[in-house]
Amino acid sequence: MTMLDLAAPPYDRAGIRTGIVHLGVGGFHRAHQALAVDELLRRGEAREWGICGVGLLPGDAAMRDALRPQDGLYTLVTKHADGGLDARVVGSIVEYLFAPDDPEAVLERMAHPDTRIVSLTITEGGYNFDQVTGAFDTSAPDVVADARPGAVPTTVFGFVVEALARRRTRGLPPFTVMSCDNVQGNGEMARAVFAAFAGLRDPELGRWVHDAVAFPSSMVDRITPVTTEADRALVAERFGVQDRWPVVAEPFFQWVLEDRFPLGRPPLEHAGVQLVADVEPYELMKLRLLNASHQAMAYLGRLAGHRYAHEAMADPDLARFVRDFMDREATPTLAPVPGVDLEEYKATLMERFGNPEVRDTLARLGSETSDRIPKFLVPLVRDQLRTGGEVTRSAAVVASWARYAEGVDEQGEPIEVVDRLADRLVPLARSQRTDPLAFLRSPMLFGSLVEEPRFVEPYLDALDSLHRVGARATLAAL
Ligand SMILES: NC(=O)c1ccc[n+]([C@@H]2O[C@H](COP(=O)([O-])OP(=O)(O)OC[C@H]3O[C@@H](n4cnc5c(N)ncnc54)[C@H](O)[C@@H]3O)[C@@H](O)[C@H]2O)c1
Ligand SMILES: O=P(O)(O)OC[C@@H](O)[C@@H](O)[C@H](O)[C@H](O)CO
Repeated sequence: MTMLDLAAPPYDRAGIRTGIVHLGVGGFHRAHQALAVDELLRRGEAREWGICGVGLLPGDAAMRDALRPQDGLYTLVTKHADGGLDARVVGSIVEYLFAPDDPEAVLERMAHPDTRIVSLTITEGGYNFDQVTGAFDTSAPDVVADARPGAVPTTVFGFVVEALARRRTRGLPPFTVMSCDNVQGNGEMARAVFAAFAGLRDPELGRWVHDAVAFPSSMVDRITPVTTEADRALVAERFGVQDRWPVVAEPFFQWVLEDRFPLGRPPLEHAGVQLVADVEPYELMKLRLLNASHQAMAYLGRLAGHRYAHEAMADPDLARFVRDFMDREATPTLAPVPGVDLEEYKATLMERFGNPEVRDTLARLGSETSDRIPKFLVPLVRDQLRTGGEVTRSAAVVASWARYAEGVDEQGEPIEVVDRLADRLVPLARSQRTDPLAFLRSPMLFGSLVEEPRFVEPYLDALDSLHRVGARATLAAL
């Protein structure tokens, strides 16, 4: 095996100013936004747009311990379907702060005049909204604690709003809040939840956050699996780099961003980002064709005995099922997307899902489902029900989640149900052998879907089939 040459970033990192504070530095941010800024830095641009990464949760101590000794540098490996590899050392994260160590440092970094954008990848669950009503959940205990006068923040809401309040008191304009999470209308969602939280502190502050802060929406896309020990070993063997936490990703990169940045932004268009006036058609296309298809393969794939996305896509029945889901249930709900041929887009998606090198796990795709199916799939089902369109496959996907949530596979092996609602969902799923609608009745996930006969019938059929004959036979018949 040849050792490939991996150069450090070819720019002087000294003197790069921090213009972006990013909350939630995980795999995706490091494969996507940090790459775009690195690209600009390599072009000699954006030297006032360095990134200060921030971890808010206790679990982010691991990222602190990985990035700090590496001075924020890390290896990004791109894995091509033919086995080819590209790698680069990314240098755009010039600082990393771990909020539980020093909340004040995080607040002051966000309140600093140089900070003009605060960006987020805090997962869908991070927005703390009710899945059915969409309203901010004001009863969450950490939110209640952060809203108390003088509270030292622990939540994203406490940090962002306190930093905005400090800027306001100091006569500084508010930074732009840029959500890069897979949430439909992520900018408007961010506006709603941050303004709602600010309103708990002070109604006038809530109105100001709502009216004065810019929250551009974005569609972000790059499949970024969880880094494994094998990835660390690969980086050491192929590139001779002992990286505590490299990141791997597929070659595909897309970022469509609403151009609303009152304090300016990096020239992201020079790094392949599409700046547009309205992101919504792109978002809907991506969430309903890509993310909902991930849901379509995750549970059925795992129940059929697969562990990886590419294995699931090599299963002809499952590949056909996913493609039919896209064509017959997702596509009819989409408006034309400027500059995009949906047939080509779907064909590319099937290829991306099948990339055997990326090794994205069905376990990743099947985690935190209560934040995903209600947002990626249920709205699509509602659109199809409204227009008389097909919902058979969507119903089978929801039924496969219900079956998966029983926590035991078809061979009697345990399935780890990773979901913030697992304590409630697993018992409900287990009760469905005698009460088949138990899971679908969860109002916090499905609203009134259980009252829609056109959905309930195929749901019950699929669930019954999964119980009686299993996922493989169910897929073959779908
Ligand atoms: N991985 C991908 O393929 C991908 C692609 C496109 C978009 N995204 C978006 O990025 C998000 C993160 O993905 P990732 O792969 O980086 O995951 P990750 O697990 O590697 O990182 C998630 C980060 O979010 C933080 N976080 C989670 N919940 C939080 C909360 N309640 N408050 C504050 N911080 C919180 C974690 O501490 C961590 O730093 C996804 O949920 C999705 O919305 C991911
Ligand atoms: O990251 P999530 O939770 O929004 O959804 C899981 C995957 O569908 C998602 O991470 C995709 O890989 C990603 O959205 C591709 O751009």
